[in-house]
Amino acid sequence: MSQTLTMRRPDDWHLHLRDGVMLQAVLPETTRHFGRAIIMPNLVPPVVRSADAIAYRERIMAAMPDGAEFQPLMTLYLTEDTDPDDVAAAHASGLIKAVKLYPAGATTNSSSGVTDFDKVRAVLERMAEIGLNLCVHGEVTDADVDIFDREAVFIDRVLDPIRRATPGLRVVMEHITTQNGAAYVLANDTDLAATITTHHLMINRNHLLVGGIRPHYYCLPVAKREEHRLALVQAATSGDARFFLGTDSAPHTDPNKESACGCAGVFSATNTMSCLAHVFEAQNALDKLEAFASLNGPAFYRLPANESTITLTKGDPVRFPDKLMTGEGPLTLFDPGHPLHWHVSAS
Ligand SMILES: NC(=O)N[C@@H](CC(=O)O)C(=O)O
Ligand SMILES: [Zn+2]
Ligand SMILES: [Zn+2]
Repeated sequence: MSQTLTMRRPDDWHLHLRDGVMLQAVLPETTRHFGRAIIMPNLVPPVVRSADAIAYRERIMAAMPDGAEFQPLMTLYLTEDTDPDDVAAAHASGLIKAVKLYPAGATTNSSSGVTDFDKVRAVLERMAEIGLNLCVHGEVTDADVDIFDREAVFIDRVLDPIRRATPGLRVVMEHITTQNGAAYVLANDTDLAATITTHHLMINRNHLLVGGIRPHYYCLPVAKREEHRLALVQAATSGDARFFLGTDSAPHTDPNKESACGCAGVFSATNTMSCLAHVFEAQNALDKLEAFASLNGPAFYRLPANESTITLTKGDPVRFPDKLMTGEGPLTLFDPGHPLHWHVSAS
Protein backbone atom coordinates (compact mmCIF):
# COMPACT_ATOMS: atom_id res chain seq x y z
CA MET A 1 0.00 0.00 0.00
CA SER A 2 1.36 3.40 -0.86
CA GLN A 3 1.89 5.90 1.91
CA THR A 4 0.19 9.26 1.46
CA LEU A 5 0.13 12.48 3.42
CA THR A 6 -2.30 15.34 2.80
CA MET A 7 -1.41 18.67 4.31
CA ARG A 8 -2.20 22.35 4.00
CA ARG A 9 -0.45 23.93 1.05
CA PRO A 10 3.04 25.08 2.12
CA ASP A 11 4.51 28.57 1.91
CA ASP A 12 8.13 29.59 1.36
CA TRP A 13 9.22 32.23 3.86
CA HIS A 14 12.51 33.03 2.05
CA LEU A 15 12.67 33.00 -1.74
CA HIS A 16 14.74 34.68 -4.47
CA LEU A 17 12.74 35.12 -7.67
CA ARG A 18 15.17 37.55 -9.39
CA ASP A 19 13.78 39.46 -12.35
CA GLY A 20 13.29 39.38 -16.14
CA VAL A 21 13.84 36.05 -17.91
CA MET A 22 15.14 34.38 -14.74
CA LEU A 23 11.93 35.32 -12.91
CA GLN A 24 10.00 33.89 -15.84
CA ALA A 25 11.88 30.59 -15.58
CA VAL A 26 11.81 30.06 -11.82
CA LEU A 27 8.39 31.40 -10.79
CA PRO A 28 6.43 28.32 -11.99
CA GLU A 29 8.78 26.09 -9.96
CA THR A 30 7.49 27.79 -6.81
CA THR A 31 3.82 28.33 -7.75
CA ARG A 32 3.38 24.61 -8.50
CA HIS A 33 3.38 23.68 -4.80
CA PHE A 34 3.51 26.85 -2.72
CA GLY A 35 0.70 29.22 -1.79
CA ARG A 36 2.81 32.23 -0.82
CA ALA A 37 6.44 33.27 -0.51
CA ILE A 38 8.41 36.05 1.12
CA ILE A 39 10.17 37.60 -1.88
CA MET A 40 13.71 38.68 -1.10
CA PRO A 41 14.57 42.22 -2.29
CA ASN A 42 18.25 41.77 -3.28
CA LEU A 43 17.84 42.70 -6.91
CA VAL A 44 20.34 44.95 -8.67
CA PRO A 45 19.43 47.69 -7.81
CA PRO A 46 17.68 46.50 -4.63
CA VAL A 47 14.00 46.92 -3.74
CA VAL A 48 14.42 49.79 -1.27
CA ARG A 49 11.35 52.05 -1.41
CA SER A 50 7.67 51.17 -1.54
CA ALA A 51 7.54 52.33 -5.15
CA ASP A 52 10.21 49.70 -5.97
CA ALA A 53 8.18 46.98 -4.25
CA ILE A 54 5.00 47.97 -6.10
CA ALA A 55 6.82 47.78 -9.44
CA TYR A 56 8.53 44.48 -8.59
CA ARG A 57 5.23 42.96 -7.46
CA GLU A 58 3.70 43.96 -10.80
CA ARG A 59 6.53 42.26 -12.70
CA ILE A 60 6.01 39.09 -10.66
CA MET A 61 2.24 39.15 -11.26
CA ALA A 62 2.86 39.62 -15.00
CA ALA A 63 5.09 36.50 -15.03
CA MET A 64 2.56 34.35 -13.14
CA PRO A 65 1.72 31.06 -14.90
CA ASP A 66 -1.92 30.62 -15.98
CA GLY A 67 -4.17 29.42 -13.19
CA ALA A 68 -1.62 29.92 -10.40
CA GLU A 69 -3.09 31.11 -7.11
CA PHE A 70 0.24 32.16 -5.74
CA GLN A 71 0.64 35.31 -3.66
CA PRO A 72 4.04 37.06 -3.51
CA LEU A 73 4.66 38.68 -0.10
CA MET A 74 6.88 41.67 -0.70
CA THR A 75 9.77 42.98 1.38
CA LEU A 76 11.94 46.10 1.45
CA TYR A 77 15.73 46.08 1.56
CA LEU A 78 16.95 48.01 4.60
CA THR A 79 19.61 50.65 3.86
CA GLU A 80 21.15 53.34 6.03
CA ASP A 81 18.95 55.84 4.13
CA THR A 82 15.65 53.97 4.55
CA ASP A 83 12.85 56.33 5.60
CA PRO A 84 10.78 55.02 8.55
CA ASP A 85 7.65 56.75 7.19
CA ASP A 86 7.97 55.00 3.83
CA VAL A 87 8.32 51.64 5.60
CA ALA A 88 5.33 52.32 7.85
CA ALA A 89 3.17 53.37 4.89
CA ALA A 90 4.14 50.24 2.92
CA HIS A 91 3.19 48.13 5.92
CA ALA A 92 -0.10 49.95 6.58
CA SER A 93 -1.20 49.53 2.95
CA GLY A 94 -0.52 45.78 3.10
CA LEU A 95 2.18 46.06 0.41
CA ILE A 96 5.01 44.56 2.48
CA LYS A 97 5.19 41.81 5.07
CA ALA A 98 8.78 42.33 6.22
CA VAL A 99 11.95 44.38 5.92
CA LYS A 100 15.21 42.60 5.14
CA LEU A 101 18.50 43.41 6.85
CA TYR A 102 21.69 42.51 4.99
CA PRO A 103 24.97 43.42 6.67
CA ALA A 104 26.88 45.18 3.86
CA GLY A 105 28.94 42.65 1.90
CA ALA A 106 27.55 39.57 3.65
CA THR A 107 26.06 37.83 0.61
CA THR A 108 24.87 38.09 -3.02
CA ASN A 109 23.88 41.69 -3.91
CA SER A 110 24.31 43.06 -0.39
CA SER A 111 26.55 46.05 -1.14
CA SER A 112 23.72 48.49 -0.29
CA GLY A 113 23.25 46.83 3.11
CA VAL A 114 23.95 48.14 6.57
CA THR A 115 27.42 48.95 7.96
CA ASP A 116 26.52 51.25 10.86
CA PHE A 117 23.60 49.74 12.77
CA ASP A 118 22.98 53.02 14.63
CA LYS A 119 21.86 54.52 11.32
CA VAL A 120 18.88 52.13 11.09
CA ARG A 121 17.82 52.57 14.73
CA ALA A 122 14.82 54.79 13.89
CA VAL A 123 13.50 52.32 11.30
CA LEU A 124 13.85 49.38 13.69
CA GLU A 125 12.06 51.29 16.45
CA ARG A 126 9.20 52.15 14.13
CA MET A 127 8.98 48.50 13.03
CA ALA A 128 8.75 47.38 16.66
CA GLU A 129 5.89 49.88 17.19
CA ILE A 130 3.87 48.73 14.19
CA GLY A 131 4.65 45.01 14.51
CA LEU A 132 6.49 44.63 11.19
CA ASN A 133 8.89 41.67 10.95
CA LEU A 134 12.62 42.16 10.41
CA CYS A 135 14.22 39.34 8.38
CA VAL A 136 17.94 39.11 9.05
CA HIS A 137 20.84 37.65 7.09
CA GLY A 138 22.79 36.85 10.23
CA GLU A 139 26.49 36.92 9.42
CA VAL A 140 29.18 39.40 10.38
CA THR A 141 31.51 40.44 7.59
CA ASP A 142 34.61 41.34 9.64
CA ALA A 143 37.68 40.06 7.81
CA ASP A 144 39.11 38.64 11.05
CA VAL A 145 36.11 36.36 11.65
CA ASP A 146 36.35 32.91 10.11
CA ILE A 147 33.56 32.29 7.58
CA PHE A 148 32.36 29.22 9.51
CA ASP A 149 31.96 31.35 12.68
CA ARG A 150 30.19 34.32 11.13
CA GLU A 151 26.68 33.32 12.18
CA ALA A 152 27.55 32.61 15.81
CA VAL A 153 29.53 35.85 16.10
CA PHE A 154 26.66 37.83 14.52
CA ILE A 155 24.28 36.61 17.21
CA ASP A 156 26.55 37.84 20.01
CA ARG A 157 27.88 41.05 18.48
CA VAL A 158 24.93 42.32 16.44
CA LEU A 159 21.63 40.52 16.83
CA ASP A 160 21.41 40.24 20.58
CA PRO A 161 22.35 43.92 21.13
CA ILE A 162 19.77 45.03 18.50
CA ARG A 163 17.04 42.95 20.11
CA ARG A 164 17.86 44.23 23.60
CA ALA A 165 17.86 47.82 22.37
CA THR A 166 14.56 47.40 20.52
CA PRO A 167 12.00 45.66 22.72
CA GLY A 168 9.05 44.29 20.76
CA LEU A 169 10.98 44.03 17.48
CA ARG A 170 9.90 40.81 15.77
CA VAL A 171 12.86 39.09 14.11
CA VAL A 172 13.19 36.17 11.73
CA MET A 173 16.73 34.80 11.66
CA GLU A 174 16.96 33.74 8.04
CA HIS A 175 18.48 30.46 6.88
CA ILE A 176 20.12 29.47 10.18
CA THR A 177 22.97 27.02 9.72
CA THR A 178 24.26 26.37 13.23
CA GLN A 179 23.40 24.80 16.53
CA ASN A 180 24.06 28.29 17.96
CA GLY A 181 21.30 29.79 15.80
CA ALA A 182 18.76 27.15 16.83
CA ALA A 183 19.73 27.49 20.50
CA TYR A 184 19.41 31.28 20.40
CA VAL A 185 15.85 30.95 19.06
CA LEU A 186 14.96 28.37 21.70
CA ALA A 187 16.36 30.51 24.52
CA ASN A 188 14.25 33.53 23.59
CA ASP A 189 10.66 34.67 23.57
CA THR A 190 7.87 34.66 21.03
CA ASP A 191 9.18 37.66 19.07
CA LEU A 192 11.96 35.55 17.57
CA ALA A 193 11.80 32.80 14.93
CA ALA A 194 14.06 31.25 12.28
CA THR A 195 13.75 29.90 8.80
CA ILE A 196 15.64 26.76 7.82
CA THR A 197 16.47 25.88 4.21
CA THR A 198 15.97 22.57 2.48
CA HIS A 199 19.64 22.14 1.62
CA HIS A 200 20.93 22.89 5.12
CA LEU A 201 18.79 19.97 6.35
CA MET A 202 20.52 17.67 3.83
CA ILE A 203 24.14 18.69 3.38
CA ASN A 204 27.08 19.54 5.61
CA ARG A 205 30.43 21.05 4.65
CA ASN A 206 31.86 17.68 3.64
CA HIS A 207 29.31 17.47 0.84
CA LEU A 208 30.64 20.81 -0.36
CA LEU A 209 34.35 20.02 -0.21
CA VAL A 210 35.22 16.30 -0.03
CA GLY A 211 36.34 14.70 -3.28
CA GLY A 212 36.31 17.99 -5.16
CA ILE A 213 34.61 21.34 -4.76
CA ARG A 214 30.86 21.23 -5.53
CA PRO A 215 29.84 24.72 -6.56
CA HIS A 216 26.13 23.85 -6.59
CA TYR A 217 26.30 23.22 -2.83
CA TYR A 218 27.91 26.59 -2.17
CA CYS A 219 25.62 29.11 -0.53
CA LEU A 220 25.72 31.66 2.26
CA PRO A 221 25.71 31.09 5.09
CA VAL A 222 27.98 28.24 4.05
CA ALA A 223 27.03 24.70 5.18
CA LYS A 224 28.64 23.81 8.52
CA ARG A 225 29.72 20.62 10.34
CA GLU A 226 27.43 17.58 10.61
CA GLU A 227 26.62 18.35 14.25
CA HIS A 228 25.10 21.64 13.12
CA ARG A 229 23.05 19.97 10.38
CA LEU A 230 21.71 17.55 13.00
CA ALA A 231 20.69 20.47 15.24
CA LEU A 232 18.78 22.00 12.32
CA VAL A 233 17.03 18.70 11.57
CA GLN A 234 16.11 18.44 15.24
CA ALA A 235 14.69 22.00 15.25
CA ALA A 236 12.75 21.60 11.99
CA THR A 237 11.24 18.23 12.85
CA SER A 238 10.40 19.11 16.47
CA GLY A 239 7.18 20.90 15.57
CA ASP A 240 8.33 23.96 17.58
CA ALA A 241 6.36 26.93 16.21
CA ARG A 242 9.47 29.14 16.03
CA PHE A 243 11.01 27.17 13.14
CA PHE A 244 9.63 27.20 9.62
CA LEU A 245 10.56 26.68 5.99
CA GLY A 246 12.45 29.28 3.99
CA THR A 247 13.98 27.48 1.02
CA ASP A 248 16.36 30.33 0.17
CA SER A 249 16.04 28.97 -3.36
CA ALA A 250 18.52 31.30 -5.04
CA PRO A 251 19.06 30.77 -8.77
CA HIS A 252 22.40 31.52 -10.41
CA THR A 253 23.21 30.17 -13.89
CA ASP A 254 25.80 27.41 -14.27
CA PRO A 255 28.48 29.71 -15.73
CA ASN A 256 28.10 31.93 -12.66
CA LYS A 257 28.32 28.96 -10.26
CA GLU A 258 30.99 26.91 -12.03
CA SER A 259 33.59 29.63 -12.07
CA ALA A 260 36.86 30.64 -10.43
CA CYS A 261 34.74 32.90 -8.21
CA GLY A 262 31.38 31.15 -8.09
CA CYS A 263 28.21 32.81 -6.81
CA ALA A 264 26.55 31.73 -3.56
CA GLY A 265 23.09 30.20 -3.82
CA VAL A 266 21.31 26.85 -4.14
CA PHE A 267 18.27 26.48 -6.39
CA SER A 268 15.79 24.12 -4.70
CA ALA A 269 12.28 25.38 -5.50
CA THR A 270 11.46 22.44 -7.77
CA ASN A 271 12.17 19.52 -5.44
CA THR A 272 11.93 21.05 -1.99
CA MET A 273 8.75 19.27 -0.88
CA SER A 274 10.12 15.86 -1.95
CA CYS A 275 13.38 16.62 -0.11
CA LEU A 276 11.58 17.69 3.06
CA ALA A 277 9.33 14.63 3.09
CA HIS A 278 12.48 12.50 2.82
CA VAL A 279 14.15 14.28 5.76
CA PHE A 280 11.06 14.22 7.96
CA GLU A 281 10.34 10.55 7.19
CA ALA A 282 13.90 9.60 8.14
CA GLN A 283 13.27 11.26 11.54
CA ASN A 284 9.94 9.51 11.93
CA ALA A 285 8.42 12.97 11.94
CA LEU A 286 6.20 13.15 8.86
CA ASP A 287 3.44 14.31 11.21
CA LYS A 288 5.48 17.48 11.87
CA LEU A 289 6.03 18.42 8.21
CA GLU A 290 2.79 20.41 8.00
CA ALA A 291 3.78 22.51 11.03
CA PHE A 292 7.20 23.28 9.53
CA ALA A 293 6.11 23.98 5.96
CA SER A 294 2.51 25.19 6.25
CA LEU A 295 1.50 26.32 9.76
CA ASN A 296 4.35 27.86 11.77
CA GLY A 297 5.29 30.48 9.15
CA PRO A 298 1.80 31.98 8.74
CA ALA A 299 1.35 31.95 12.52
CA PHE A 300 4.53 34.01 13.03
CA TYR A 301 3.58 36.37 10.20
CA ARG A 302 0.07 36.66 11.68
CA LEU A 303 -1.57 35.36 8.52
CA PRO A 304 -4.05 32.49 8.12
CA ALA A 305 -2.74 29.13 6.92
CA ASN A 306 -3.60 28.24 3.32
CA GLU A 307 -7.03 26.62 2.83
CA SER A 308 -6.01 24.39 -0.09
CA THR A 309 -3.93 21.24 0.32
CA ILE A 310 -1.19 19.20 -1.32
CA THR A 311 -0.82 15.44 -1.18
CA LEU A 312 2.50 13.61 -0.88
CA THR A 313 2.62 10.01 -2.06
CA LYS A 314 5.56 7.66 -1.62
CA GLY A 315 6.47 5.58 -4.68
CA ASP A 316 9.14 5.06 -7.33
CA PRO A 317 11.97 7.61 -7.43
CA VAL A 318 10.68 10.99 -8.60
CA ARG A 319 12.22 12.23 -11.82
CA PHE A 320 13.45 15.79 -11.68
CA PRO A 321 15.32 17.59 -14.45
CA ASP A 322 19.02 18.13 -13.63
CA LYS A 323 18.75 21.62 -15.02
CA LEU A 324 16.21 24.21 -16.03
CA MET A 325 16.89 26.05 -19.26
CA THR A 326 16.44 29.75 -18.61
CA GLY A 327 16.77 32.78 -20.87
CA GLU A 328 20.03 33.56 -19.06
CA GLY A 329 21.48 30.05 -19.37
CA PRO A 330 21.25 26.64 -17.68
CA LEU A 331 20.31 26.52 -14.01
CA THR A 332 21.20 23.42 -11.95
CA LEU A 333 18.65 22.03 -9.50
CA PHE A 334 19.69 21.06 -5.96
CA ASP A 335 20.72 17.38 -5.99
CA PRO A 336 20.61 15.80 -2.53
CA GLY A 337 22.78 12.95 -3.84
CA HIS A 338 20.22 10.16 -3.48
CA PRO A 339 16.80 9.33 -4.96
CA LEU A 340 13.66 11.00 -3.61
CA HIS A 341 10.50 8.92 -3.38
CA TRP A 342 7.85 11.42 -2.34
CA HIS A 343 5.66 12.67 -5.19
CA VAL A 344 3.66 15.87 -4.74
CA SER A 345 0.25 16.59 -6.17
CA ALA A 346 -1.49 19.89 -5.58
CA SER A 347 -5.27 20.19 -5.46
N1 LIG B 1 21.85 32.29 0.08
C1 LIG B 1 22.70 32.54 -0.88
O1 LIG B 1 23.75 31.89 -0.94
N2 LIG B 1 22.45 33.48 -1.82
C2 LIG B 1 21.35 34.39 -1.86
C3 LIG B 1 21.47 35.53 -0.90
C4 LIG B 1 21.19 35.16 0.54
O2 LIG B 1 20.10 34.71 0.87
O3 LIG B 1 22.07 35.33 1.40
C5 LIG B 1 21.24 34.93 -3.29
O4 LIG B 1 20.53 35.92 -3.50
O5 LIG B 1 21.82 34.33 -4.21
ZN1 LIG C 1 20.93 35.51 3.15
ZN1 LIG D 1 18.38 34.16 0.56
